[in-house]
Amino acid sequence: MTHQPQQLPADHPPVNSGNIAVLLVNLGTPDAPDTKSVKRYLAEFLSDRRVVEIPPIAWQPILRGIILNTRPKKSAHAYSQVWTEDGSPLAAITRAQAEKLQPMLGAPETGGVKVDWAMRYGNPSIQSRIEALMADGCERILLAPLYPQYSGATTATVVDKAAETLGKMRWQASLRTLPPYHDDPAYIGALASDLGAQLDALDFTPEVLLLSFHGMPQRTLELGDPYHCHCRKTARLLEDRLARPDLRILITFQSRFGPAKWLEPATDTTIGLEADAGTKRMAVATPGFSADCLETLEEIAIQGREQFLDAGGEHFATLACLNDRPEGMAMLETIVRRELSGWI
Ligand SMILES: C=CC1=C(C)c2cc3[nH]c(cc4nc(cc5[nH]c(cc1n2)c(C)c5CCC(=O)O)C(CCC(=O)O)=C4C)c(C)c3C=C
Ligand SMILES: [Fe+2]
Ligand SMILES: [Fe+2]
Repeated sequence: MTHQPQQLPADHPPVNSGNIAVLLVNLGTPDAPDTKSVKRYLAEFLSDRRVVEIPPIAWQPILRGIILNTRPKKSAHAYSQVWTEDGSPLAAITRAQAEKLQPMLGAPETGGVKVDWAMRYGNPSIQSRIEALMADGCERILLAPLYPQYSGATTATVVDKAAETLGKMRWQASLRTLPPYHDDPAYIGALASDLGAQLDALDFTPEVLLLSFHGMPQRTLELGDPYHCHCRKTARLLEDRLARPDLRILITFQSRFGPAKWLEPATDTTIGLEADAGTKRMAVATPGFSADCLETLEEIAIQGREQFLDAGGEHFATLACLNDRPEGMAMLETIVRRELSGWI
């Protein structure tokens, strides 16, 4: 799919809506970094049939009998290492993105679009925010799953949840959904300039840059999920735009879960192989995550670093996600305005 730049000009007046809302949605996170909260969150997340595609009759006993009795304690420890005074980084950054996007789209009181945020699992839930927006008079909602690369386990399940909420209503709001933006020039451009600036600010020159995307079971690719292809296309376009011929750029997949075969090459395996082959200076970017979270701040920045340095590496840097920094916000404004232009 090609994208024509169609965004409204930067000096466009606040969109005259009154009744339009944008709901930013990301994956979700526990309410607190303790075993009980993580257990509640993982029970909801891992019971989603879009996420674990094993029939419930076979999966639920494994989930309830084994996983929810072991993983929450380990994961709670990992969360406690990245928790901030504003709570989970993923929720805090998604909230900041919504708060910064609001004035960019105009104040709702003066006819601008209302911006809100939700989490697919945990709080604030999609249902609670859709209900609140509608109670506030919003009749049209642009649902924006903040996943650049589409997958059934992320983008589709956000849309399912919103549809489930509307499914209980007699008088529904109208819904649009933000398409995946893995190859959008606004996204690739924002990443290239932001990552380029982060690379230039390092106190060492990396030999290799890993573009580490969240993994998925290999079977989802075979069943037709475009996620793997979207990640590869992002990586190819980003490599072109970064234009750093002296930097070796590799695509990898992180966060393997369970015994099934996942997309390869795995990030941790690649870190080990690179160190064994004598690479001393490595940087890792995570372009598939719109916000820093457990998977970037703990798995890469803590575990990945330790693995690389223990195996003989000398310099390791984790580059930040776009988060709520100016490049990321300008990108979000562009892709959201383009969708809103169908309504205004
Ligand atoms: C960015 C896209 C993501 C895809 C694709 C994805 C697939 C996927 N994830 C799991 C299992 C877990 N993921 C966990 C955390 C997590 N996953 C994503 C994003 C994607 N997941 C994010 C942003 C986060 C971080 C959440 C946070 O609170 O910071 C976890 C929980 C943590 C843990 O216990 O390790 C699990 C479990 C599967 C099975 C899957 C694909 C089918
Ligand atoms: Fe995940
Ligand atoms: Fe992880």
